[in-house]
Amino acid sequence: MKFFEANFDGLVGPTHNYAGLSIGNVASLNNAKNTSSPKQAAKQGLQKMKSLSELGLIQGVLAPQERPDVYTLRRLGFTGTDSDVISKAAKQAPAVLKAVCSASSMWTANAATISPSADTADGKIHFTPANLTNKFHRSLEPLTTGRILKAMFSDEKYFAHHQHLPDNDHFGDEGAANHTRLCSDYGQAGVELFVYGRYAFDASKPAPKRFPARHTLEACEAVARLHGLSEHGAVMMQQNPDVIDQGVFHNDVIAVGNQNVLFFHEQAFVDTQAKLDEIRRKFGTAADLHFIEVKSSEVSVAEAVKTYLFNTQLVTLANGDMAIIAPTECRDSDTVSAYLEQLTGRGTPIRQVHYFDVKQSMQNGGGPACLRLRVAMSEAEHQAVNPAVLMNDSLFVRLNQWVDKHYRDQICEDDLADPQLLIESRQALDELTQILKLGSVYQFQRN
Ligand SMILES: NCCC[C@H](NC(=O)CCC(=O)O)C(=O)O
Repeated sequence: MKFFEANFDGLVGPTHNYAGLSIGNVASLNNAKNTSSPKQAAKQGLQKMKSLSELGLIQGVLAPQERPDVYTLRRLGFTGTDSDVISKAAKQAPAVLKAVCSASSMWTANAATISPSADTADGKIHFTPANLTNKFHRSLEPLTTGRILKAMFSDEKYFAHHQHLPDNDHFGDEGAANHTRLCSDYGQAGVELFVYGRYAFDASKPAPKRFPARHTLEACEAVARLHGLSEHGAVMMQQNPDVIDQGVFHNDVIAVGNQNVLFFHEQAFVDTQAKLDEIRRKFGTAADLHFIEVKSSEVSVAEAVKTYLFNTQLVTLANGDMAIIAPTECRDSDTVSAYLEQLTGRGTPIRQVHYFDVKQSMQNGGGPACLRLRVAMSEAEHQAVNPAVLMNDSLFVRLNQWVDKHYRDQICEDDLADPQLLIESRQALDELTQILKLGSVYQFQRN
């Protein structure tokens, strides 16, 4: 049977804005208060999806969330009509209003962790939405994420859905941004790398000092248990606390893997050599394993954070070659573009580089890899996916028209207090659930 990897990209929501919400994420803080363009952001994302499907990859769309989140504002004591709730929050707690307006669900690498059927004990694809506890604005995502994933992957014969982990920093879980799967072929059992930033129950272990470690070892272990992975099918790796302190808030800012290739910076992990040995041992000899380690002398951590060299997608094309899907920021850096140029000629499976403009997302710290959620699947599993979420020419045209109809050209901080933004957002999402045939996944559709 044929197996492949599908990518599900987050469709940027109508409230996309720069609010400086993510301490530890350099771009988010640097662009706080800048004016955003939701329309341009959504179109940049759609263009990337369309281009990847034209490269022969299976590409899907993951719907955004309802923002502003008035239900959370009500939980926090704001009362009256929806419009009253937003106006009161704007006056009394503007920072909270900004947080409940974030379109952060666009970064679907943080939506969930997914283990393909070849790795799990029951032979199903397992999904666990990430609780994203470390950032208030992101902690509002997992319930709706779970509903959307169930509406896309509904067939219980193939798909198993778990509840997100307990909502507490001890089990801080940032999903697939800290998870990579290596395998010789997508249909073969692989080795899943779970990367954590700290130990929740052992303060004597290394941890960053300046910026938060969002993801814990205990969360990684829980997800591996829930998904029924075997001992030899998983490797737990600690992220180097020093690089977290330099702005590497997720592992996908400093490492990316696909099939038999792990592309990473020499400073990415703690105990690198021992961990690479463990991966090699668990991977076995079914295929050559390529560890492509980038030295600090080749590309510094600061340059990697600035250009998102590692927040690239590493995808396998129909002819077996791998391509790097990079943001244009990599092309604009002499060091990084020269590195990538020589990399494609080095005899590793990586043979091509494709650059994409996803600047609207990059300015909030989200590159091409942040925007996608990977699901390795068989042809039969693919047939069981809700077909309305799969990208093709007509969905591309339809979604661009939908964006043109509903999205604003610009949003600045003051616009978030406008109650009309909620009305526009709900109209857009109501229509989107019909286009993507998701049913009533949003709270406003369920009241
Ligand atoms: N994987 C990339 C995630 C980027 C995301 N940025 C944000 O939420 C920024 C939002 C803002 O500042 O408006 C984060 O840090 O979790």
